[in-house]
Amino acid sequence: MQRILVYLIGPDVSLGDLALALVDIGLVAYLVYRVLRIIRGTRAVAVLFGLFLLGLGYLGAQVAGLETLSWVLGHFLSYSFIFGVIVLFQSDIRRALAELGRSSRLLAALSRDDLATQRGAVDAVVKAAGELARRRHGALIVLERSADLSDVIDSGLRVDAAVTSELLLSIFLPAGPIHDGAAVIQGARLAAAGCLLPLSAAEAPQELGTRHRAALGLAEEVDAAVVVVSEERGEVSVALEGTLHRALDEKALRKLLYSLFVTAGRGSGGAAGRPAPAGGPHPAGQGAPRAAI
Ligand SMILES: Nc1ncnc2c1ncn2[C@@H]1O[C@H](COP(=O)(O)OP(=O)(O)OP(=O)(O)O)[C@@H](O)[C@H]1O
Repeated sequence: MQRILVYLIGPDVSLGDLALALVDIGLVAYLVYRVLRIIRGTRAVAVLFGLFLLGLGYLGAQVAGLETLSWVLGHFLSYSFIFGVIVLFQSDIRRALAELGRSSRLLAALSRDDLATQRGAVDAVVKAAGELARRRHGALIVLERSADLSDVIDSGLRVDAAVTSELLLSIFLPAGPIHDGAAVIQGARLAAAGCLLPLSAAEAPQELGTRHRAALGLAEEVDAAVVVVSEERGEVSVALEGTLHRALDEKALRKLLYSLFVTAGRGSGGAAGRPAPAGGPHPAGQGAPRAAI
């Protein structure tokens, strides 16, 4: 056996070196296997394959002594690696940047100038919710707060238009192609419609179906306000911080949404749209909701 090994690896290499080399190769193979398993079926495979081809081209150019081509490919390879990482982690990067933007005082100050537009968006939501309730057209309208809703937006159809009550009414026309699912508002823009929300697993009154469970589900998971219009009862509710505030009239809805999105942006800043603490006056004030679950 030893003779065969000596024949294969030469007389200068000891068995210890061979064992070390085998462990080394085994570890690298295991690492590659784990990485391939993690990225299997994702966009990363295509990105890695592209990088692999570039690497092959670079090696080929080096071996053939094509200096200019290998210089170009070498530089291209290092930049492609950076762009590859950006493509792979784009949603995480987007989330991190959004978080940074929100926490920046300068941006917060600038965004205060947008209060008038924000108030216009809230007024449009209130008007549309009242009209939808009168018509008994079911609706789900998500208003983004501190949590980034990119994932929810990605599940629907991008709209990116100014929020108007007319636009909301047409989205939730029962015969319309995107009346199912939720419309998502970011600032004063309607970002998307027909979006999927996570369903709440919490116990809820029997008369509440999946529309209300979806509103609660999102409000349980992230910081967002979800306006729900019931098709069956013509009732308007708001899901916020895991609680469903039911049967809001137009005045109560406006007061609640203003406390979250309009007055919260003025001066104090720190309020950041926090609703009144439990036990204190409800943000909906005297027109307070009849029930909350
Ligand atoms: N996960 C979800 N994400 C977004 N929208 C959803 C989701 N699940 C259901 N919906 C919406 O809710 C509608 C079904 O509402 P359903 O009648 O079951 O609920 P409900 O709470 O009883 O509401 P309503 O009082 O309006 O009848 C669907 O057609 C769809 O538009």
